[in-house]
Parts: sequence; C-alpha cells; structure tokens
Amino acid sequence: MIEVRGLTKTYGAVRAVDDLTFDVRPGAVTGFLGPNGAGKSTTMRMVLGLDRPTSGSALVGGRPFPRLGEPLRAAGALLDAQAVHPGRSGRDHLRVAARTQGLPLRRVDEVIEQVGLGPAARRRVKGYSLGMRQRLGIAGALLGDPAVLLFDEPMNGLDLDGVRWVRRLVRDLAGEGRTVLLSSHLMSEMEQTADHLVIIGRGRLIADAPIAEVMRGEHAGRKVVVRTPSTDDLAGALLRRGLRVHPTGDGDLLVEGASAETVGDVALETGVAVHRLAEQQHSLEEIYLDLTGDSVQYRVAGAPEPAGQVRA
Ligand SMILES: Nc1ncnc2c1ncn2[C@@H]1O[C@H](COP(=O)(O)OP(=O)(O)OP(=O)(O)O)[C@@H](O)[C@H]1O
Repeated sequence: MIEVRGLTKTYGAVRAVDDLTFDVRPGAVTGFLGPNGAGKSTTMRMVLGLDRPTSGSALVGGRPFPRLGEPLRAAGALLDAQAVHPGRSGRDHLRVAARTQGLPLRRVDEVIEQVGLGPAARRRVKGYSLGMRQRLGIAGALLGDPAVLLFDEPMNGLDLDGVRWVRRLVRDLAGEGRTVLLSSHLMSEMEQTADHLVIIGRGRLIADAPIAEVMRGEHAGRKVVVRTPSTDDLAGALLRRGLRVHPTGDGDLLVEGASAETVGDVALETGVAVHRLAEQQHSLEEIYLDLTGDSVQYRVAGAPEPAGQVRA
C-alpha cells in the first residue's frame, strides 16, 4: 500500500506536485496518468525517498520509505532504465544491487529468467537495445521480491511483444496481491492494464477512481446524441436546463453533461418524439484529453484544443 497525503514539491516558483492525496492499493494495477511535466516522476521519486517533499508525506507499507530497514524488499522501482553503468553486464549490475541490499545472489538469476533477458544478461549493457534496458530495469525492481512496485513508463521503447509482456507481468504481480503503480503515455495499454486510475495535471489531482468509472465518462462529462423530428423544441428545453447542446451536422443534437435518462426525461416533458438516444462511448484517450485539457503545459503551436473541459 502506498499512502500519499498532501504531498507537495516546489522547485523555486514551480509547484511540481501540489497537495496530492491518494492511495495505491494492493492487488490492483493503478495507472498514473498526466501530461508531460504533470509531476508523475517527482511524485514517484518522493514515494521512494529520492526527493524530499516540501510538505506532506508518502508512506510505503505504513512507513516513510527511507526509514524502511530493507527498502528493496519493501518496494522496487523502475524509474530511469538508462541509469545503468554501461560497461557492466546486466547480470553484474544486478549482482551489485543484490549484494548492496543484502539480497541472496540466487535472486539475480531468478529475475533474469523472469524478465526473459536470458543470455543477453552476460553482455555489456552498452550494447543493449532500449527494450533490453527496460527489461533489466524491471529485473532490478523485482530483485527484492517487493510487495510494492513503481514503474515509470515501463513500456517505453518496447515492441508489441514487449508491451504485451509488461502488461501480463504487471497483471500477474497485482494478481499475487502486490501494489503496482504504473505510469504510461500509452492510453490503449493503460485501458487494458489498469484497474484504477490516478490522473494528475500541473501537480494536482484530477481523478482518482476505478477505470470502469472513468471510462463511463463520469469524470469527463457525459455526452448524449439524440435524434428528434422537433430539434428546435428539444434543443430549447435542454438549453433552459443549463445543458450545452450542439447540432451534429446530420440533424442530431449532441448534449454535453447529461445522461441518456436526463435527455429522455426532458423530451418526454417537452412532448417531443425521440427517434434515437445514445450515450457516446469514448476511448480512454479521449476521456484523458478531456480531463487534462486545461493542464497541458506544453502544447505544439496550432495543435487543436481538446474538446470539452468538464471537470469532476
Ligand atoms: N530537479 C528539478 N528542478 C527543477 N524543476 C524540476 C525538477 N524536477 C522536475 N521539475 C519540474 O517539475 C515539474 C514536474 O516534472 P515531472 O518530471 O515530475 O513530470 P512528469 O509528469 O513525470 O513528466 P513526464 O511525463 O514528461 O515525464 C516539471 O515542470 C519539471 O520541469
């Protein structure tokens, strides 16, 4: 279990992490999402005691990480797969880590096997592909057989097989009852991998909810498409309810911020026929863009603004 309470980190005038409070529970994969610069890495670093919070706290298994006796047994992390001595073999890198942490050397061969690094483990890291470095980083995180795992962009640089392998691995780790916090920019992957989402923007919490709830659009604002022969009457009635209504171009109306039930009820009260009524289904990517639209710090000039900005 990871407990984050009022966690804040400022760098000069920049509030990299701003009063974050959330839990990461065991037995589930928690996806950690946010635009570039949102504060994900800084949060993970503070959880691991690598950065000092300006205020607030982060506990791992009920204690601050730096005060844990055997930290690698409590939590393992992949933060930066490049941070490995290039002249060492992958196996030697893991052996040094195991020795420093008082872990049995047999764990080294076990994790090499677990991540499928195989014979490459005896080669120098400088010859590794990005995907092999990711696997080595994940092996390092697993070394202490920890109850808590933090993976910052573990799918970076992996091919499709690699991505599927990471997905299976994190699902298995959560299935064993471990706590897994996973950041990724690959929304389709997150959709298939995570049970729960913590979404941040500009250091602040935007959503903390089961993925099914986020996917239902409860946090991004629902949208309903309705077809009626009495477009003007229904649009007027919906607008009087304070709902946002847009013509879709093919004669339907798009209603923002309402459920199908609400729109159906308004149609009934107004006495207009409804020929079609459907809540729009969104991909996690669309919902994510909707939620984080206001908090994107780095936008390409001329890039379209994400649609909608309804906030939970
Ligand atoms: N050591 C530092 N000194 C100054 N500013 C920093 C430092 N580390 C991070 N920041 C700033 O804090 C903010 C959060 O950065 P962070 O790397 O945590 O975001 P992130 O969500 O992990 O981004 P990305 O998805 O791009 O990895 C950014 O504005 C970043 O520039």
